[in-house]
Amino acid sequence: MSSDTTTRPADPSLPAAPAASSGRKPRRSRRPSGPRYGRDGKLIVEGPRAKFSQLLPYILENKKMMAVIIVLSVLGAAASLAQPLLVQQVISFVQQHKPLGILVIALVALVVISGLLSGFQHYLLQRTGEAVVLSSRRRLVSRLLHLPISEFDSRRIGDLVSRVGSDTTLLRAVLTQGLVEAIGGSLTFLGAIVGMAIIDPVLLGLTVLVVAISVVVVVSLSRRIRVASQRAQKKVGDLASAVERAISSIRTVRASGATDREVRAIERDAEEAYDRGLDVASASAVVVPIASVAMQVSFLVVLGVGGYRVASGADTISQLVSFILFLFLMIMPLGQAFGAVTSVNSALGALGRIQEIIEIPSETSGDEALAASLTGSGARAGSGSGSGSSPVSASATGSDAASVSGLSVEAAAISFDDVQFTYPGGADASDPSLVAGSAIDALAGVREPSDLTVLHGVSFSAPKGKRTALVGPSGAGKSTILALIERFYDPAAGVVRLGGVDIRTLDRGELRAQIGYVEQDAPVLAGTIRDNLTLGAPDASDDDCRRVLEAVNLTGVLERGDHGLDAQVGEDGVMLSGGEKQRLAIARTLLAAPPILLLDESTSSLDGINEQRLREAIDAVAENRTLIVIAHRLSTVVDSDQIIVLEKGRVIGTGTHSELVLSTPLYKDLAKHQLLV
Ligand SMILES: Nc1ncnc2c1ncn2[C@@H]1O[C@H](COP(=O)(O)OP(=O)(O)OP(=O)(O)O)[C@@H](O)[C@H]1O
Repeated sequence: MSSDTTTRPADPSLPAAPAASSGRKPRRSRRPSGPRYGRDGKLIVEGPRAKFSQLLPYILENKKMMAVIIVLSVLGAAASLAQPLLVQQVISFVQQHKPLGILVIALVALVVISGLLSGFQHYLLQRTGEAVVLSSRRRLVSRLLHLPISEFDSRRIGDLVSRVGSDTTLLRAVLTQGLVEAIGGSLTFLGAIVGMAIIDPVLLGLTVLVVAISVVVVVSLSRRIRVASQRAQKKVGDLASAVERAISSIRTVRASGATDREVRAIERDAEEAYDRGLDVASASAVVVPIASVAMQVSFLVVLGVGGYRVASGADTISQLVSFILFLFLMIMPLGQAFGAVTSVNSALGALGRIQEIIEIPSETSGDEALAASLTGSGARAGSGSGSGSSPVSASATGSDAASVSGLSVEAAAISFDDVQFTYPGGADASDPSLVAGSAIDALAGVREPSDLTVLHGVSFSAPKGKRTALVGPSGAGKSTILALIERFYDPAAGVVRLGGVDIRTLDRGELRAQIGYVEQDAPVLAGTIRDNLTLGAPDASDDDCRRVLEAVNLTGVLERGDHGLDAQVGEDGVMLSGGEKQRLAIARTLLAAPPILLLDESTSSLDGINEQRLREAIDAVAENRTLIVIAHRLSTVVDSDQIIVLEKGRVIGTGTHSELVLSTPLYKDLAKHQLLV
């Protein structure tokens, strides 16, 4: 574990970047995995470090190609090693006045063959390097998009993007400048040593001594390079995060007159990345010259001592020339090896950052064990965990969903039974078993509620085919309820059921296929209108797309230009109004036609016409569906079959609009503020 001494920012509690670019409001990040500071207030930089063995799976994926490359290296090494021997023969022939014809042709052929082999090998190496980059990107992206949602709450998007873009690229260097050159190089190195030993062991002993000293120095310096390059990569990640933060909120940044400040902040990150890059440069600047100094010193030693030995008759001139050529062949791979140390170390730093993500268990890991344990303990039958109450029994305040408007409990599509929930990181962060959201948590059982608990024993049931509205002040836990239904997180205690079955015993894919979910603020993806509509229904026809657009009164967007369904909506749907975005998202869910629809109504204010259109869109989707809608404007939900009022994570009232106006003062206040009573 390495540590850095970057000075603490003025307010370290401020997140460096938004929690996620999903468009949701920024959250307080209570997770412990943010920047950590030592007692002296310095930032501790902890770089994940990969082991060399972790590289092997990537390399073994290309073993055939690698075998070809290694054969080429061996041939290349042999061709190189043959050169000094031939030169020695040429000199002897010259001294003995013999004809040189064939020898010269052989020498030229050898040089040409070495060149061809090396060119071909270089191409195959680059190709295999690209294959390694591709495979690491595939693994990383696939894991990234399957991470538990809680990971995205605490990680910076820019940093994740930089792992996919730049860290993976560094892996190429392992092959192109590292491993294979090392294999070919060591063969040449060993062959040269054998050649030199045959010619003059004494001279070889001296040369090896000089070279060995430089090798020891390089090995001891290589750790510095690795640490420096990890820090450099981390800084590039920080830079990407800062850019992502500024660009994703560019309008707010502009409107707040903060553009120049953001530019300066990003420049500071860029400068830090530059500084860390210089650290790598200075660490390698020490290593690389050692190779050339070793070469120079060895040459001087060989020339001096070798010259003396020729003069004394111990060696011939041709032997000395041949020895010097072998020395050249021995030193060259050594230089490459020193360069390879730098690139392999950078690659291991990058691989560490890649593996860190790949090794996080996916959202579904542990699902089967959890489902088996829950099914074994009879969870399907509806035994509430923690409360012991019936699955759709009375809520915390005594309201009974069964009694509301005569709705049937059996028909409940979704029910919450005494559900308690704390966001990951909200519990005692030092105790991983207390972090909610994983299968292990649920297996671990019930936890005591804390100040940070977001839902406190929430019970309600949303009857099949009916419209249920969730209302309550900001932060009451409404969106959290939808997140639990989608199983973005699991409750700390209590049970969420779909059709009477604990959703933790269902396959997440199957569960989500039953549910359409319209997020609060960023329901539109960059791309065309068709891309947006067909996200959950890739096979939908153009006619289907037009039909759902009509249902939400959005055909107008098709008439704005000549592109129809291929019209671009812009990043985050910037080319659409708030109301249009929300309706486009509703149209998308309509196309997938799920039996249950969760709608987190936008908090942004809509004008009268848009509000009317939204109501009509909700009416259109509500037909024959179970609808749970979070309403910020009561007017959109007054005619719901039931309304659940939440306050500070508790259900404080359940009923119809007219019932709640009489029974629940908070609801009455909300209705009064919105001029509904
Ligand atoms: N990902 C998260 N990590 C940590 N805390 C969170 C997260 N999401 C929500 N919270 C917290 O949980 C509480 C409930 O949030 P939630 O979004 O469910 O409220 P809400 O009733 O939907 O609010 P609003 O009406 O403003 O959308 C809030 O205190 C919020 O800060």
